[in-house]
Amino acid sequence: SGGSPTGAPAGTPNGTPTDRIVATHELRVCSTGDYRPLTYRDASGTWSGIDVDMARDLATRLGARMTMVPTTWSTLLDDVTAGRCDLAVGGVSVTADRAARATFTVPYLQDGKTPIVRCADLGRFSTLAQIDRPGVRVVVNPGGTNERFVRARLTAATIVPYPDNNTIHDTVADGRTDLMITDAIEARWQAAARPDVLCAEHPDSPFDRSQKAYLIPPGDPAFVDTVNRWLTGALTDGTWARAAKPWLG
Ligand SMILES: O=C(O)C(=O)C[C@]1(C(=O)O)C=C[C@@H](O)C=C1
Repeated sequence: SGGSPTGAPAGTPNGTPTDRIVATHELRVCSTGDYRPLTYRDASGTWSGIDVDMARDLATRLGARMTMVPTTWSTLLDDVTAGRCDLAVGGVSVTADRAARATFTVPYLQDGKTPIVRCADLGRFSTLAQIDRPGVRVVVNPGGTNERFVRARLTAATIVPYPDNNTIHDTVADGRTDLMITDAIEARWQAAARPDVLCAEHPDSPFDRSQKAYLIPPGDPAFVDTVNRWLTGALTDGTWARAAKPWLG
C-alpha cells in the first residue's frame, strides 16, 4: 500500500512513515541532540532527554525499534520533508514555515523565549530595551527560532553566532558573551545545572509564546492520527511525567 498512482512512493521521496514502519519495524527519529532537557546526544553518542524517551515509548507502542537520526536546526525541516526520518522530536516549535511543508502533532508543551544570564547580571538584561544596546553580546545557536527571534528583535546589540548548542551556555558563564535568549525550559534547566553561575531571567513571563510539537513528513494522515492518539494519552497517563521526572524533578 502507499504507492501513488504513478507507482512512486507517496508522501516523500522515501515513502511514508506508515509504509516504512510496517516494512521495517523501525521508527526513525530525527533530533538535534543539543537541547536539554528535551534531547541530548552525549560525546559517546548516547541519546537521552524527555523527547527521546517519549519517542522510544512511541516506538514500543508501534512494535518498532527506535533509530535516532542526528540532524541540526538548519537541516531538520529538510530531513523531515525528504522522509529521512518518520518523526522529528526535541523541542521543535510550531512555526508557519514548518507547518507549510510538514505536519505537526498536537502540542505537548507551551514555551517562550527568555534570557539566560550570569547570576551576577540578574536584572541587567531583563527587557529587550536593556538587551538591545551597543556592546551587549547576545550569543545564538543558528537555524532555529532562537536565531529568528534575536535577528527580528535586536538591532543594536551584537549577535554572536555560536554553533554548538551543548556548550553555548559556557560562553555566558565565563563572560565571552553576555546572554542567550532561548526557550524557558532550556534556560531553567541550564540555570539549575549551574546554580549561582547561570540564571534564567524571567522564565515564567517569556518575551513570546510558542508551542512544541513533533513534526511528521507530509502525506501520511494515518500516521499523524496514530501519533496524536498516542501523544494525547501519554500526556495524561503519566508517560510524559515519567520521562520528565529525571530531568525536571
Ligand atoms: O527552532 C526551534 O523550534 C527551537 O525551538 C529550537 C531552538 C532554537 O530556537 O534555536 C530552541 C532552543 C534550543 O536552544 C535550541 C534550538
